[in-house]
Amino acid sequence: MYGAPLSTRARKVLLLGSGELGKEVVMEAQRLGVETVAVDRYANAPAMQVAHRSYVADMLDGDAIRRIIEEEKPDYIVPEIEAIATETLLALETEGHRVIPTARAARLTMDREGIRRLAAETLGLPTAPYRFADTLEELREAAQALGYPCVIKPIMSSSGKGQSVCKSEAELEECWNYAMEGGRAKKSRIIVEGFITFESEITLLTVRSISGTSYCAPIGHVQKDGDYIESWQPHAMTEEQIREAEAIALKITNELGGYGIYGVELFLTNDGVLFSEVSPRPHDTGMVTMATQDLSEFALHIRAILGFPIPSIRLLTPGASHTLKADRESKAFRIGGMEEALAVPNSQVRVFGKPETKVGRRMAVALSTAADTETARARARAAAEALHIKYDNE
Ligand SMILES: Nc1ncnc2c1ncn2[C@@H]1O[C@H](COP(=O)(O)OP(=O)(O)OP(=O)(O)O)[C@@H](O)[C@H]1O
Ligand SMILES: NCC(=O)N[C@@H]1O[C@H](COP(=O)([O-])[O-])[C@@H](O)[C@H]1O
Ligand SMILES: [Mg+2]
Repeated sequence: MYGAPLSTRARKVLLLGSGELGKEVVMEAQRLGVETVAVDRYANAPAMQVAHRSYVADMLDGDAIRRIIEEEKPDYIVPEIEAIATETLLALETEGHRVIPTARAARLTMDREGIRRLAAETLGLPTAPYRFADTLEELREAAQALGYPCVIKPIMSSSGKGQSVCKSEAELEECWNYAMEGGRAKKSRIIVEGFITFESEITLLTVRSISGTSYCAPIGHVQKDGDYIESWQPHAMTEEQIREAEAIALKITNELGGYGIYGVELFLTNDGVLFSEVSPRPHDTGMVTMATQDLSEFALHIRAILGFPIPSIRLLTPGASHTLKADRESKAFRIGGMEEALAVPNSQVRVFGKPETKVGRRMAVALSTAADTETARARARAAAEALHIKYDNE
């Protein structure tokens, strides 16, 4: 039971991170009459444009985050990005605040080392072979041990930032420098992983709610430079693969606990299913569920957070998503081609409303449905390719 938003009886959700995923979470909360507050590092972030109120703060500044939370006193603190002052979240949780799904889940998934060691070393889940390194010299040793090619990632980064595939010793220094520039926090540690030749990779959206654990149909995706380009649902898998995937997802999400949606990233290989990483929040590749499911990953997240039941999740149709990315930095741009994109059958577009472009920044996504995923993928690609970014002075 709760009152109207903006009243003393309101139920209030505060998002830490306000990108395209948070924007949809806010809109789903609004649909249930919940008050929303959006926080991020810059003004006019996508979720801020639809929330009741917003704050701009350095997300790694624990004091700044604490000040906002103490002022707002939200019922739920909902991390939307990885790089947050998670020590502060742990402290706030101890003081009685609710962090979604849990402060520990946010803490462990904030850096690749925490979650990888938990998954591989504590839970014994199969993963790519890996090492950690703090210096170029340690990277050299790690690469030697793992062999080439290997994948190098800052321990704190997402959407492929600072990530590269190193093919030989000659490229090591360049990869190291790239990782140093791409990491979100002032930490130089990196993870080096053996390169996995997978048949395909999937996200298994797994929701923990008062109704128990439920899974969405698997989402297949293609990534370029560590960032997602397209996704589709359902991804064809054998029963054995589904069993393995769900078993991994259950193990890791049971360990992390709480209520909310998780995006469990898995590689499907000839030698079975490997765990890659997990987001304790909606997943970018899961945007496809806005077109395919009765309850999108964002609606599921909000339902779970509020403690409401999720008796079933229905896949209504096969579908696909395809991203539109910027190729330069600009504050003066327009997005065109909507007429052509929306002329593609069974297609929709979400424009995130980010105020600035950057090289590789995701600005919009096309969503399409069809009787089969191949047709849906072709439609989503056609719709996304019809979109274009026009920069001033071009
Ligand atoms: N060891 C590996 N072998 C082969 N490919 C890999 C490996 N690790 C990562 N990749 C590829 O790079 C992609 C991004 O990697 P990862 O998910 O670890 O980075 P990320 O920055 O956290 O991305 P996101 O935030 O979008 O989930 C993977 O989805 C996969 O396509
Ligand atoms: N893979 C994680 C992911 O997709 N996260 C989404 O991207 C936003 C940051 O975008 P930006 O870097 O363009 O500001 C985040 O706020 C979240 O919505
Ligand atoms: Mg990933």
